[in-house]
Amino acid sequence: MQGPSHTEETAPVTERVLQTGTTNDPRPGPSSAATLDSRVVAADQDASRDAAVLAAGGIDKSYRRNLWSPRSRVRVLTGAEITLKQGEVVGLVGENGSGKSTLMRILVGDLRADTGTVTRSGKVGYCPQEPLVYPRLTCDEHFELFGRAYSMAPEQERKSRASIYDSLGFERFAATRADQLSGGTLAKLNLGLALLPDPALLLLDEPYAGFDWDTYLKFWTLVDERRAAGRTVLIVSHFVVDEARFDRIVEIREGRTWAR
Ligand SMILES: Nc1ncnc2c1ncn2[C@@H]1O[C@H](COP(=O)(O)OP(=O)(O)OP(=O)(O)O)[C@@H](O)[C@H]1O
Repeated sequence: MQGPSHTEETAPVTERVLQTGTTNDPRPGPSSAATLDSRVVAADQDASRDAAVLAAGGIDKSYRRNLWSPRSRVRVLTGAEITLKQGEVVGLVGENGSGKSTLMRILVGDLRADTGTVTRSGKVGYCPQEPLVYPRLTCDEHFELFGRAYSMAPEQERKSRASIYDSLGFERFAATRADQLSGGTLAKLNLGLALLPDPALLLLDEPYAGFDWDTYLKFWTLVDERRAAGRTVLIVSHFVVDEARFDRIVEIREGRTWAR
């Protein structure tokens, strides 16, 4: 299996027409063919003027309403923008269907926007809302595969994997195939794969659906550790109780992003 061409780790990448596949994430899914095949079209080596890990602006996205009337479209995002700085933990909130997953997929490069720009620097880890895994591979095999896609040295991958098993408490499932995992353990694997390369930016789309209380608390300890280490985390959340845990909150409403 071949991952997409790897985004330069330190040089910022600006995508004018957004393309997929900048995370080296080899997981399968509805968009996996695009993820594996596509490339970043335009890189702006001069973009690191501030400490933003990610900057997106003027993002418009509409979907076709149905197959029969291609001109009829639902406008989901109209001029959305977001900037994420080093060491921030930011919540992305909004009503069901407001466009949180759509924006996150655009930010990570998994979905093409109609217009707008996204500039990222450093490695990005992405945890999609629906766990995207290979049913017949074990947890260990997933980590090995993703480690290669992230160009990690085997020793570095094993160390990171051990730490993820330990933090989220699922080492006993290391040799279990993904199609035999419980929903909660699958969610841990999904999150663990995003964490594996210790990315500068972690984009998490409702990562703790299915976590038990203990794992939910471990998750927030892990996020706090990432903040302390200067890593950036963007989390789609529906829980009011989470609000105090974020440094700031961005809300999507009527297709636009609002500070809250
Ligand atoms: N592939 C698609 N084709 C057509 N419409 C889509 C597609 N994906 C999403 N939508 C529509 O776009 C809108 C935004 O969806 P999105 O999943 O981004 O919202 P969300 O805020 O993440 O929702 P939720 O809180 O329920 O997870 C919804 O009306 C949804 O039905």
